[in-house]
Amino acid sequence: MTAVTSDRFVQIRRDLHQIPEPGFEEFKTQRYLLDYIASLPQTRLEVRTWRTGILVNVKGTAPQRRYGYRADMDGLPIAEETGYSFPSTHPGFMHACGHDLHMTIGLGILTHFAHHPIRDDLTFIFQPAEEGPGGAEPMLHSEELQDWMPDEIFGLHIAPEYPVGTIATKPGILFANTSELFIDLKGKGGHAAFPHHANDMIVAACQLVGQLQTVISRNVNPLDSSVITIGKITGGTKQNIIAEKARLEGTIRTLSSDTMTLVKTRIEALVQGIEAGFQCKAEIDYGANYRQVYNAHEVTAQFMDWVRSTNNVTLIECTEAMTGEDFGYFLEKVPGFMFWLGVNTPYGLHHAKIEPDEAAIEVAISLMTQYIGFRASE
Ligand SMILES: CC(=O)N[C@@H](CCC[C@H](N)C(=O)O)C(=O)O
Repeated sequence: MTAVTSDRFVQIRRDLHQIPEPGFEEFKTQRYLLDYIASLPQTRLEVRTWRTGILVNVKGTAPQRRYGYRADMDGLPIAEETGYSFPSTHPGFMHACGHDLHMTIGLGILTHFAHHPIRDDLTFIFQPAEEGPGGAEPMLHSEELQDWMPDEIFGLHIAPEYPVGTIATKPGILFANTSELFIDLKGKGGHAAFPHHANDMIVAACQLVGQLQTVISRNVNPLDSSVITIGKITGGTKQNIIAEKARLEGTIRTLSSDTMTLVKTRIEALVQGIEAGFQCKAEIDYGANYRQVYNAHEVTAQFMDWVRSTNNVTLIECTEAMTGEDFGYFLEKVPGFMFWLGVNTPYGLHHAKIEPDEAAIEVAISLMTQYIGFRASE
């Protein structure tokens, strides 16, 4: 890629960074991507939209197979604290999980194949709502995708901890099963000075948060990694009013569906205990569930061998992580893989100060155009 081309994709990433939108509300993002795609040579392209997502078919010259590339589109409800000269223009929202880079890389690979026809067909999938409530599963079943369903599919996720020029992956499980977790507690409000006339849901919520941590430490086999994180607590109205209601919002991560069932059973038992102990009502909602990201053994091993042999990037065979990704739904239906792309930044995913190194964009575009080109001419 020339410096001019590279500058162009850095600019695209910056443009996308400025317009982060929540899941299924990626209207400006979709418009931006559609306008860019319309600027490419159209001879071999067909474009469809699905809700706020986009599908692009790149027609091969003599197709034998179809390869898929997927990028996610949504931002997160985080108030940006980077030092960027191109910060989010949507207050309280930020691309803090790298989806601005993911989309840019997808456009970069698409640009290459719009200009350089190859034998096989390609499907580019720009997917909304990865952070929730989950766009992959409904998109996978959408009418729009059926006749462009790939035989193999690829995707990546930025990794703050790895240097630029490094990727990491493994055959088999890469990311965990996830389930969102919402617990609503309803007791009896009252005057702060008369707690004996009320059922205080702030105290109940605090007890429950502590008890939930015992599910992982006391019920799950210590050798079987799992996580419960409560990321948000709301409740009460004023410092001298006992809270009638409280709400916990969190996520569960496990490496097997059996452990997910165990964790949910234990959460339900603890919540029943809180109901009895605090004479309150509780409701649990599991929100969106994502399948584990499971990299197909043969395809992934072949990709890893290919990366090692090209010597352009450093490949690390990593362990699984407790992150979630609804790309797992694609990989459940279509063999393929996801890999981590090193972007070398001290702040982690979902952090308000994350500043991925933009040099990784060119690394990924170059790697995946070469790999798809190689696969489509085998
Ligand atoms: C890569 C990444 O950070 N993905 C998210 C996926 C969220 C799934 C769902 N909304 C949940 O919170 O369980 C992650 O938090 O791992």
